[in-house]
Amino acid sequence: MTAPCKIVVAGGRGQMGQAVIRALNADPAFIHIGNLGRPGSTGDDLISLAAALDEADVIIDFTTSKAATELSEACAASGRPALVIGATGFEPDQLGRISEAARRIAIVRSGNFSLGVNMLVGLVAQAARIFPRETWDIEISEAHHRRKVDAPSGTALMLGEAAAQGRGVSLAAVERRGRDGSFGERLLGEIGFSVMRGGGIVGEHSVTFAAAEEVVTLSHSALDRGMFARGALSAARWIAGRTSGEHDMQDVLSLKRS
Ligand SMILES: NC(=O)C1=CN([C@@H]2O[C@H](COP(=O)(O)OP(=O)(O)OC[C@H]3O[C@@H](n4cnc5c(N)ncnc54)[C@H](OP(=O)(O)O)[C@@H]3O)[C@@H](O)[C@H]2O)C=CC1
Ligand SMILES: O=C(O)C1=N[C@H](C(=O)O)C[C@H](O)C1
Repeated sequence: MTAPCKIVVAGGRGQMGQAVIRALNADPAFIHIGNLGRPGSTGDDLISLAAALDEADVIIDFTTSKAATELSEACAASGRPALVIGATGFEPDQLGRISEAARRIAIVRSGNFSLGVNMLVGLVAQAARIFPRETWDIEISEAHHRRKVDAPSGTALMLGEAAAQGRGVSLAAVERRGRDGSFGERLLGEIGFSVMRGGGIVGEHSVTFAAAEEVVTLSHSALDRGMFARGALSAARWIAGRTSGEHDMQDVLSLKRS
């Protein structure tokens, strides 16, 4: 029998951190050895950063883009452990710092750990490849709970990347985030994002392909954070023991097309 995987949860007191702790306590393949909190926070659940770097097999992060980026650099500086990043809202320079860290440690980062969304990514790329850009517009919408701080969501951006990839363009070149006032006609080929926040919505995403005479919508609804948590644990099991490299859930789930 293999030894249980030792997990530290960064952001363990948050909504997702709590879901991860419930999921790993229910699975004998894992042991929860403590949480990392904000600098200065105290409590019996917390472990020091030095102890986490030394003792964990994998740190699972559901904090913020800033904290996750800094954690990746701390792990890289110590040469261990592997890191699973679920936080979202990264700026391009933060993503560059995480890629740099992944030269020294193994990282899985995904804006969404659900099987459904990661399967949807492939369908969106396929649809974007098939529907001609000249006649089909692509719009992505997302809705989340009132406490979410970043927009568009990490998932919406994953879906946007998939649509752009299907069309053979860079998302940065065609994205349109938010519309307000007299913004003019829709540009040919743009990929639009719209965002709603309210109540306790766990996560709703849809990608609409709209032509003059027909509309196709691909959508996903998250009903419970438990499935994100179990997805993060499967990423932890997959990455444990690997020494370097940057990966996503498509790698973990073997969904990448060659
Ligand atoms: N990839 C995925 O599948 C999913 C990703 N997410 C993402 O996960 C992140 C967290 O979401 P959620 O759990 O709802 O948010 P919460 O606000 O509930 O939790 C965030 C936690 O991070 C802690 N935190 C903040 N700053 C630091 C820091 N510098 N060091 C250590 N801990 C810190 C907070 O501490 P304190 O308690 O002191 O405030 C809090 O416990 C978001 O970016 C969200 O988008 C969410 C769901 C699924
Ligand atoms: O903040 C959340 O709650 C969620 N965040 C992720 C995102 O930004 O896409 C995943 C999920 O939609 C829930």
